[in-house]
Amino acid sequence: MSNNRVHVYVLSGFLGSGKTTLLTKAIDYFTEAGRKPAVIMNEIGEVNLDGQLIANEVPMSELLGGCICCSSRGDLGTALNELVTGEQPDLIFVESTGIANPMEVIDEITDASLLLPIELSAIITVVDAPQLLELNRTSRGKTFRLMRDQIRCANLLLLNKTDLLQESTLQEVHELVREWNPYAEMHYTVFSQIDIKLIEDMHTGESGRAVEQVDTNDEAQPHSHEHHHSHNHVMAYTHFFERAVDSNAFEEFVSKLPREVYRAKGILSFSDTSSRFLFQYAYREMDFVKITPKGDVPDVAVFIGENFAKDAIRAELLRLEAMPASGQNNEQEQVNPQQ
Ligand SMILES: Nc1nc2c(ncn2[C@@H]2O[C@H](COP(=O)(O)OP(=O)(O)OP(=O)(O)O)[C@@H](O)[C@H]2O)c(=O)[nH]1
Repeated sequence: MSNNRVHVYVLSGFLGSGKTTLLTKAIDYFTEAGRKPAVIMNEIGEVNLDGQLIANEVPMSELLGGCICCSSRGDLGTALNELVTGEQPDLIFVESTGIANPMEVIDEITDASLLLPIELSAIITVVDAPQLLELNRTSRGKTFRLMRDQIRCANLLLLNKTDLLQESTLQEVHELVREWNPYAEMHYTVFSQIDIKLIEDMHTGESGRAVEQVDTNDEAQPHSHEHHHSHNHVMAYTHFFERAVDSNAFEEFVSKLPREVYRAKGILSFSDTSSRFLFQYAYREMDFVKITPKGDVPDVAVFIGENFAKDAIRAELLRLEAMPASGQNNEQEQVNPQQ
């Protein structure tokens, strides 16, 4: 199933860091390779100027006049839905505004992935290296903290505009970024120039795939462009259920999720209820609400967290699926977690 899913890549990074510069290169690469990319552009202003740089034949959706993370929830999901159903792209780039909090964007995309054949494949943050350096040395204010959050979320980092930096200052930027994010693959770039194959290879949320975890702390040095690790910092694991699981066993599983998993959601059928449920889990609280999804929606759950063992989550869910059904229909159709 996952092979048919549209890969979604988030482009994050502060205003003017080089996101659109990267996007145009990525679009050229995928188009030349015979793939069909699509773009969702989010602009704070009412006009999409960056969109002018994208070729006409590339399907594009514009979310203007506000930031994805603070505008009404659901806009990004609607845009994804329209692109996926109307254009059938192979991959979608979501370029968030420079002031977006990536966690909110990640949350919306994973919400949408419950209902659409998409998967969040990578969070790519383009860092304006000279600006970060200056903010670190002067005012460590709001912009500095936002840049830190954008860096923390990434699984691919471009330290861009290094042509404007003294050689001797690279190490200072490197150490700062590594302190916030020891896991992501990191590259020094000028005009966001990287091998786009790196992006193509990043399918962090791939369903059912157990991914090796590597701490790149010791290995990444300035000017080392060649190390290719797996990128398991902020990540999502999507599980498609082949069989309904027992509701009590599932609740118990959720209550024992590792601390590193801080968000989960899903649409589930249980072997002991006839209704389907929307399941939510955040800050160690879980909630189940009866739903009747529109259209043909599979039983699916997404787990989001930092550097957690996807293979352990997968193994446990497969174990629940293999358990014999209790055979007892829960008359009240209630799933009451933590009671
Ligand atoms: N000197 C230098 N300029 C760069 C580099 N990368 C991008 N730029 C320039 O920086 C400006 C902003 O680049 P964009 O790619 O539009 O940045 P962005 O992140 O998309 O900007 P917003 O959409 O405003 O958030 C452009 O004028 C680029 O040509 C770089 O490595 N070095």
